Amino acid sequence: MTDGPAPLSPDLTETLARGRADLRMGVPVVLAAHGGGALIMAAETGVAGRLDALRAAGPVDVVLTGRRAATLKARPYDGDVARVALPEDADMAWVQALADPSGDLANPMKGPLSTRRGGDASLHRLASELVKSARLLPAALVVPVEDAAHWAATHGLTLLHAGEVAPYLEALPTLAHVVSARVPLRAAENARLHIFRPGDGSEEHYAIEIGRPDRDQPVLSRLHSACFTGDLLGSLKCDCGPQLNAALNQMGQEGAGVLLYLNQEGRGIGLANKMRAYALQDQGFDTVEANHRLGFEDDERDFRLGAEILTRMGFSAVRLLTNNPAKIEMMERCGIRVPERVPLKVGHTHHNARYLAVKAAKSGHLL
Ligand SMILES: Nc1nc2c(ncn2[C@@H]2O[C@H](COP(=O)(O)OP(=O)(O)OP(=O)(O)O)[C@@H](O)[C@H]2O)c(=O)[nH]1
Ligand SMILES: [Zn+2]
Repeated sequence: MTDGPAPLSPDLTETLARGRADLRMGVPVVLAAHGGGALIMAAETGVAGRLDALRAAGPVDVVLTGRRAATLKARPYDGDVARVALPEDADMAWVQALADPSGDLANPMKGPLSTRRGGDASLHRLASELVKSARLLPAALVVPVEDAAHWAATHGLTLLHAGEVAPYLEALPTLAHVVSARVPLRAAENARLHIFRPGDGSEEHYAIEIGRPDRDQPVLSRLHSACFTGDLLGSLKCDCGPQLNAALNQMGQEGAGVLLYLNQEGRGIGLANKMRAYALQDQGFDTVEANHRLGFEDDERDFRLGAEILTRMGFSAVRLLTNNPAKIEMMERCGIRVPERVPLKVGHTHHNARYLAVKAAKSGHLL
């Protein structure tokens, strides 16, 4: 029996990827919900002309995460998000200043900000999640509309159905194994690189397999999160580069291991936002405070990805190279046993001493 031809039109996964790309380009997206919907536009990338068009459509709110609202002393009546009513005279620069904390100290916001209470904030919450999943600052402009499908059709905008999107954002994307090839490394000549591609259009993740580890034994393993500054540039602000090299060297010496290189730069906020966090750190905030001021949680990574790749490669137990107990907990929760933690203490410099101390104090890392 054949499945018949696939429809030419995009499915939910594909429409969502398109929606994320739209938001990154400053194009609004339409959310449809029972009996209505909303136009949304990312605060970071929105442009003035489109703000005027949104205003013409209805009352505009700026949705912020509870973290960002707390920094701005705006009352988050909706718990994890706050709906700020856009003042009549506010322009896109005002909206961007609400989203981006870089100017908080130099130009304190003229407050008080008026936040909405009562009513349904679920579309606002979804808008915030969507822009975050597009790796933008987690703040969005939201305008309620009555006929979502009509808005999308008339203006050629991407239409997403809120009820379908919300659970989808929570779910782990499918992962396709794309290719594997031999790559002799300085640390280990018998290395192979495996590429995994998420079905949601997000960045690929890599596994570096050293030797031919026995699938029946716990494998020496590291879940390394991408750090462009540390891994490639030799930044002294963190310990990532030396950790990457030390992990590969240890695997080379033991003759077997698997290092996952997960493209979750900046603990999942992306390189641009990590650099925003660094700029805040230069203003005196620590690594956790900087994430919060930007509107993010301390750690936005999804370690289910790592567990999934390990499982796909046939591993069920790891000797995990880490100082982060949360990683061990996540692996165990995702069905990967961690019978042993292997400490990884390298790359400490006077530049990163405070950073490492804050990770120990606030994020539970073991020093
Ligand atoms: N948001 C943010 N991310 C950072 C900062 N410094 C390093 N990172 C990122 O943090 C990730 C590394 O995570 P860490 O918390 O240092 O270490 P870990 O991987 O949780 O734990 P270990 O296994 O012990 O190394 C990489 O993705 C880095 O890009 C920072 O100041 N802010
Ligand atoms: Zn780093």
